[in-house]
Amino acid sequence: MFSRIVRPTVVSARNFSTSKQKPQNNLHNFFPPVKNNYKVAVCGASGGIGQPLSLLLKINPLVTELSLYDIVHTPGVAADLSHIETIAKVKGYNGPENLVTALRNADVIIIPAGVPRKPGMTRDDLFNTNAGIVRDLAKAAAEAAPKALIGIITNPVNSAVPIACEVLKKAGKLDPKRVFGISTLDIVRANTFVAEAKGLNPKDVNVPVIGGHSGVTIIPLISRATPSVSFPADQLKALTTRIQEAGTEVVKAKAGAGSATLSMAYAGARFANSLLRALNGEANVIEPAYVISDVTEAPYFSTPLVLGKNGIEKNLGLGTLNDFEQELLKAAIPELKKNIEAGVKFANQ
Ligand SMILES: NC(=O)c1ccc[n+]([C@@H]2O[C@H](COP(=O)([O-])OP(=O)(O)OC[C@H]3O[C@@H](n4cnc5c(N)ncnc54)[C@H](O)[C@@H]3O)[C@@H](O)[C@H]2O)c1
Ligand SMILES: O=C(O)C[C@H](O)C(=O)O
Repeated sequence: MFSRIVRPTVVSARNFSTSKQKPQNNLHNFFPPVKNNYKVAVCGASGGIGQPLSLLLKINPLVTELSLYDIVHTPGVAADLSHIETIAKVKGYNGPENLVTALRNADVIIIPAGVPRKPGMTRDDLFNTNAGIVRDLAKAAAEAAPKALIGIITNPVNSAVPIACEVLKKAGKLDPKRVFGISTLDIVRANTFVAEAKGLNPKDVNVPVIGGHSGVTIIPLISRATPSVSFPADQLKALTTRIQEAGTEVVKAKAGAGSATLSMAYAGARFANSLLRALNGEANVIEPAYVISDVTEAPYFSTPLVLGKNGIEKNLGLGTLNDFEQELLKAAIPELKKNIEAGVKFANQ
């Protein structure tokens, strides 16, 4: 999966036949050599997203310590992953009494903890259960790893990120450059659907998606896709709606067994890898994410960000939107503001 992000090191059969070294069949050859190493913590590591995400992080060579936290099953998940022949040391931490230790000095914390949707539910219907989970994890992060880059997957993302930021603010530990709502799955989906529609290889397609992460707050900017693509108005509308409702498409198909897990694990691993590459000194790493923002009236908003060693180096802003995209933005703002207010209110009650 990382071949999209980092170029594989190609080892030819001829090299093997002339070399005294044994041919290597493991996955190490897919990654370039790395300079540095990082501790990554996953909160909710035993879940539908948490397990495949942790697997993808275990095979990321930038990760030297993988800390798996959940309220259940982490000893088993950690034992299982620890047998994989990569450098990352895996440790499992079960239950709230071990949370602070799990997060201690983490460079990156990824949070997929919390309940997923069932058919007929909106992401907002998860608020009552997941808001408290995010609040408690953010409190622990403030204590154990105040310099960590924190990526939040838990829904409703539009409210969960404000909750985490308010909790960090109350603890005197908020750095707005270090807290991210992971909206990468919307970009991954937009790339895939546009590629399918135009007969392109998805690895060559990049569609910016801005706004938030639910329904009308998801704003695909197909006019700014690379390579440049165009669609008749009815197709553009249908494609936009499909990207906005893609989560619901998966929830319906899973018929009560949860929401997107594998594609989200991919998206979470892609986002974590971008944070790690930036931490490692790579220049010009750009990922959109839902962050504290002043580019619109909504105080949190997702736009493409240049990432650096301290998190957000530069917010690239909205850029030029066409009339259709301006209308999408207009529809998104009131909903986003409502979601953000709910999060802020919860964290301060
Ligand atoms: N941002 C996105 O694009 C995106 C995509 C897919 C799913 N999600 C969201 O991710 C969340 C997780 O989805 P899932 O399918 O992995 O659910 P899941 O039920 O399979 O896993 C959730 C895990 O969280 C754990 N958990 C519960 N309370 C916890 C706590 N207090 N501390 C730590 N761990 C705790 C559970 O034990 C479980 O292992 C949901 O809220 C879902 O809506 C977001
Ligand atoms: O749709 C969901 O509930 C999960 C996630 O937000 C998604 O977009 O797949």
